[in-house]
Amino acid sequence: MIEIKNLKKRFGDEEILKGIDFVFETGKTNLVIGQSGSGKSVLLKCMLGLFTPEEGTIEYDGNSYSDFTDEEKRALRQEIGMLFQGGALFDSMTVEENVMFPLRMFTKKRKKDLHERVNEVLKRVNLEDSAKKFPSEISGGMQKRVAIARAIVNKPKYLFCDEPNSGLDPHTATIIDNLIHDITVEYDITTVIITHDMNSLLEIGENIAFLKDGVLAWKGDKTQIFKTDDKTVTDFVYTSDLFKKVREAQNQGL
Ligand SMILES: Nc1ncnc2c1ncn2[C@@H]1O[C@H](COP(=O)(O)OP(=O)(O)OP(=O)(O)O)[C@@H](O)[C@H]1O
Repeated sequence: MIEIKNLKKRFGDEEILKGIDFVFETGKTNLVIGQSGSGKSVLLKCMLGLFTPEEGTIEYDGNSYSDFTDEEKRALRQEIGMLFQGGALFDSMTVEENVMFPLRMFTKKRKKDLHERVNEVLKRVNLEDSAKKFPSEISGGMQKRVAIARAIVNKPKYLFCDEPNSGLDPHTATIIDNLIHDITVEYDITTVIITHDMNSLLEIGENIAFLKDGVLAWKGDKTQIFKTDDKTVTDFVYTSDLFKKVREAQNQGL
């Protein structure tokens, strides 16, 4: 669980995060949504320790980040798996080498154990047959699955995903969403997903934080988001055709 209390972050005179309280739950896909510029990335960077908030706390399973020693911060960093926008794979490395990279960096495992762990995660994302291929030789969806395998290879307690579906067709995006969800449940990870994708909200919106102008404007889950009459939320989500159709169907009792 990651708990954020009264988090404030400013740049110069501009207050970007204006006192956010939220609990990212373990074993769930926690989504952060909101318009461009609402502060989603700044929030994620505060959680990663890349930005220092002026006020408030970020607690990782009850321990406040600001109280951590440098060594504890490094240890925490190893417990966080990152899934970057676009995948961020190394083009010159094979699938297997990409997935092995964080293991080599953070652990002192023997070669045999490294290969065993890499094979295990590649199997989990159904890519065991593509281990020797290069990223350019596989599809966008497969590249995302490699990035997921790399993000979980060190058995993280926390998984941060920045726009995991960007650049994918809706069908592949759904597969990726469900894979992230299933892995979150199986390994009991606290997963935080920044997304613009309304489809993801419908699929895996188990715990949603909606940011507006640096404020937590609404929180709830995918069922509640359809029922709310909160205008800030409806103005945002009903710009999506998909949401309009689902609400129309609900109104017609379908
Ligand atoms: N390093 C920085 N220095 C100054 N201002 C920043 C910095 N990083 C972000 N900002 C500002 O903070 C605000 C929120 O930005 P942020 O990137 O968090 O938005 P976002 O919700 O992630 O948007 P998007 O969906 O477009 O990625 C913006 O006004 C941005 O200009």
